Parts: sequence; structure tokens; C-alpha cells
Amino acid sequence: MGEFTINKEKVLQALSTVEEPDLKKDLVTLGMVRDIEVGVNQVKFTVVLTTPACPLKELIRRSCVEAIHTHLSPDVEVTVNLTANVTSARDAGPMIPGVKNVIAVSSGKGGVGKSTVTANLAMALHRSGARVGIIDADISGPSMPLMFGAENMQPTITPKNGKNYINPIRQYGIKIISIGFLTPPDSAVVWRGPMASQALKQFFGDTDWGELDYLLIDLPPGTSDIHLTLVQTVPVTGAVIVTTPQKVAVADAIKGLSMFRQPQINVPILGVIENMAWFTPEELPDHKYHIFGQGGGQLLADKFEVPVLGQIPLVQSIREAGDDGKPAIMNNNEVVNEAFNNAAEALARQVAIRNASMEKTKPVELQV
Ligand SMILES: Nc1ncnc2c1ncn2[C@@H]1O[C@H](COP(=O)(O)OP(=O)(O)OP(=O)(O)O)[C@@H](O)[C@H]1O
Repeated sequence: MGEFTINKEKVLQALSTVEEPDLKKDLVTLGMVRDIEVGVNQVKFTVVLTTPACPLKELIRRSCVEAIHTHLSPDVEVTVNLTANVTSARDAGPMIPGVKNVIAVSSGKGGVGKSTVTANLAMALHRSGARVGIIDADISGPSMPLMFGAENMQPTITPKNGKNYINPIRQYGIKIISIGFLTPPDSAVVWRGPMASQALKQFFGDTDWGELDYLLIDLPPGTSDIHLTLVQTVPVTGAVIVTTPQKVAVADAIKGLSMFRQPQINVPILGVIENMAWFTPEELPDHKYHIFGQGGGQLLADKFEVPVLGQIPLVQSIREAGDDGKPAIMNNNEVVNEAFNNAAEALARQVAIRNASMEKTKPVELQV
């Protein structure tokens, strides 16, 4: 093995041949290469990814090693450290200044599993290393307190700069605020639109979220005042729509998605998650029974020219976990975790693509 002297310049040149597959530019131009250290026959550097949930991590690592071997010498020992700095689609404003991305989770129809999907996506993103929060704005039935085993928890209040701030509760590493925390668990309070909109505004304006990579908003099914309040209050990075494969669910989801696409609202749609895509009995993990039909998620995605971010099977333990106060992903069932992890990675990927390729989002100003 011959000795080969390397300098940082040569390393950068080699790495400028590596393209970020989604962003279609090279790693050096994108400013993703940091902390290059060189030695005799050795090079070490850091690649800063756009999300810790990056599904292309290993591909990027391999491409970097290959580029060094091809352009410098096959004898160089290459160490690639991967870290992430989640990108943002907004300018830091007075509202939620430390939150990089606000993601609306929406559905056309009730009961399709929007809250279950939100809770598990949040956990999957958190487990990948991201900082995650949830706002449960589903006035039709706030379910986050139950799904996170937090029915008896209460957010605290801290005065800061002469103003009282709500501190989200923290459960399993996720910061959570729910409209359900504002009412006693057993009371049948019927939230009227204006009251709920006011509460949602407080969840942004008067809540101390600190630093978050992703803040997921569990919206009520359909379209409502809450949706309008959301897009008027904060810049929304994008929307995810949850549907089942059923035709009637898809028809409703089309209506839901159309709202985000209205020119005066114009919130990018990041993709579709098809929940209850098939039934898989726990004891037969390879079997798929398409009891709600097939292909609804894809149909919806095709119609709006967005990707299907994931398909989540109907598994009894997903329902049980929700009722037991733990998102299903915490039980480490292979089928369930693969489904939610893939969906979370696909979502994080679309957020990164959106942030790199589209204009920053601004809150919507609607004439009323
Ligand atoms: N993939 C799944 N497998 C098994 N059960 C599921 C799955 N997804 C959701 N469920 C169950 O279906 C029920 C409805 O789910 P969830 O509350 O998440 O729906 P939603 O769309 O948020 O409802 P809402 O219309 O009230 O907002 C819950 O009991 C939940 O545990």
C-alpha cells in the first residue's frame, strides 16, 4: 500500500461528484460536507443530512466512500460521520420561532386512523433522532391524551417576559398539546368552531415549544374552521392526507385535499398515507387480506400527483396499543414498525425536497 497525501481541497473535489439523490445537486454545493480531517491514507468528514430520518443515509455514505476511492486512491481509509440538520420552509417569526416544520395531518373522513398515524409517525421521527411535537386539534374527538397514556396530565404554565406560556406535556419524548387537556376527560364538551380556533391560536402563540424539527397537527376530519385557522396562523410546510383504500374514503379525501390546493391557501401536499391497507393477522404476518378494497391511496396520490408515503396494515395490536396509551411502534412488532418507519422516512424526505425546491411558506391571508 503506497503512502498517499490527501488535502482538504482534493476531498472536496471528490465529494463534489456525489449527488444528493433527491435534491439533485452535489453534496459540496449543498453545503452538506463539514469537518474534513485528513491524515496519511486517511480521511474523515461529516455529511449533514436534511433529516435524521433520511432513507438514503447508507446510499450517500457508500457514494462518498466510492468517490474518495475513485478520485483519490482506493487505499484511503474513509470515515463518514452522518448527522442531520432539518431544513425549514419558513422564516423564523414571532410565532413558534424554534419550530422548523409544521405538518398538517388531515383526512376526508372520520375514523380512518388519522390520529393513530399521527402518533406513530411522531414516534418514528423521534426515534430517528428528530425533535417532534404534536398538536391535537381534533375537536371531533381529541385522542392524543388517550393514545399517549396522558389523560391525567396537565400542561403547566410558566411566566416569561411578562406573558404566561403553556408548556406542552412531554410523553415518550414527544411534546404534546391537546384540545383534550383543556377539558376534564369525562366531560362531553362540544367544541364550537370559534372556541376551538381560539384554542389552536393559543397552541401556537402562547405555548413554549422550544426547538422542534417537526410539529404535527392532528386536524379534525373533513374541512373546517380549524383548517382555516391553522393556515392563517402559521406557515404550514405541507399536508399529509390519511385515507383507507375504500372508494368512499378516497372520495372524501379528494375534497379534503382540494382545500389545501386552493390558490389562496396553497399548502403543498406532501403525500398520502393509506391506513388499514390490508388486514394482517398477527400469527400470519405474510398474509394480506384486502378487506377495504385496494388501491385507494394510489388513486388519490395519482390524482394529485403526489407520492404514497406509506401503507399501514390493519393489525389488531395497533388498535390495542392505542387503547393502552402507547403508540403501536413502541411494541416493536416487525410488520407494524416497518410500515410506520417507512412512512415517516418518506414524509421526512418529502419535507426536505419541498424545503429545497419550493418557496418558503407564509401564513395565508384570507378575505372574509
Ligand atoms: N392500522 C390500524 N390497525 C388497527 N387499528 C387501527 C389502525 N388504525 C387505526 N386503528 C384504530 O381505529 C380506530 C380509529 O382510529 P383513529 O382514532 O386514529 O382515527 P381518526 O381518523 O383519527 O378518527 P377521528 O375521525 O375520530 O379523528 C382506533 O380505535 C384505532 O386504534
